Amino acid sequence: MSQLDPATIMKQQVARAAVARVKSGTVVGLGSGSTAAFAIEYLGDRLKSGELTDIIGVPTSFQSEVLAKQFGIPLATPNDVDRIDVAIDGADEVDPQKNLIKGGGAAHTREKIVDCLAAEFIVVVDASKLVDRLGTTFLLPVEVLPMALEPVKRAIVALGGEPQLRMAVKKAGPVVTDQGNLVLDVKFPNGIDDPATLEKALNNIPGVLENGLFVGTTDCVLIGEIVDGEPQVRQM
Ligand SMILES: O=C(CO)[C@H](O)[C@H](O)COP(=O)(O)O
Repeated sequence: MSQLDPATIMKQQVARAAVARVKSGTVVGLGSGSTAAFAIEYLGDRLKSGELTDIIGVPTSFQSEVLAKQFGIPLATPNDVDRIDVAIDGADEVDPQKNLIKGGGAAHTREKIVDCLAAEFIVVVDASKLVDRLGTTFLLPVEVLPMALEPVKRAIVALGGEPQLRMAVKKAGPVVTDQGNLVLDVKFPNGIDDPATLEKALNNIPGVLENGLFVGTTDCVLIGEIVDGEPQVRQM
């Protein structure tokens, strides 16, 4: 009997299913977060065993870069490659249209660059991430340049949001992103009505670098769940 908790088992199953779709000779976007971390590990395993050859990984964060190096995946930046064939990444919320909230790991800016460049963007989640309406279980992350923090907060309030500065754990002060910026986690009291309009409106505020709404970018969602005590993966 496995010692792992069901959430970890689901993450592993879904990461394995996504990595099974990767083909030799491709450029792979490497997502961030705990589910994507399993995908990076399994991609490294397939490379090491010789089952896959000629893979280049494009990391979406310092976390995924470190993991990819640890698991022997050759790396490049978006500037080094002429295409990304497939990206595998997690999400914090997924709606029925496959729109996402991402940025629980404060990596959404680089994630959006890499995931949007990919010819195929595969999202890997467990069933707890599925929602009818975005913004109902998770606050929307917005990356902000530090010198614009207060004006950006006021502009977000004018859009109906309630921003709070993300604070670090095991470090005094706020979370600082891989780009040296801050993160506002924004509550929309009734959830998000129109993700496409809000995504653009937030990014139009001077001082906002990127927000965690991913609208119309997902090709496929792989969902890990436990059915009758058995871990399963289904596709949306
Ligand atoms: O967007 C992300 C990081 O910025 C992650 O993909 C998202 O937070 C999901 O993480 P996990 O798989 O650990 O639940």
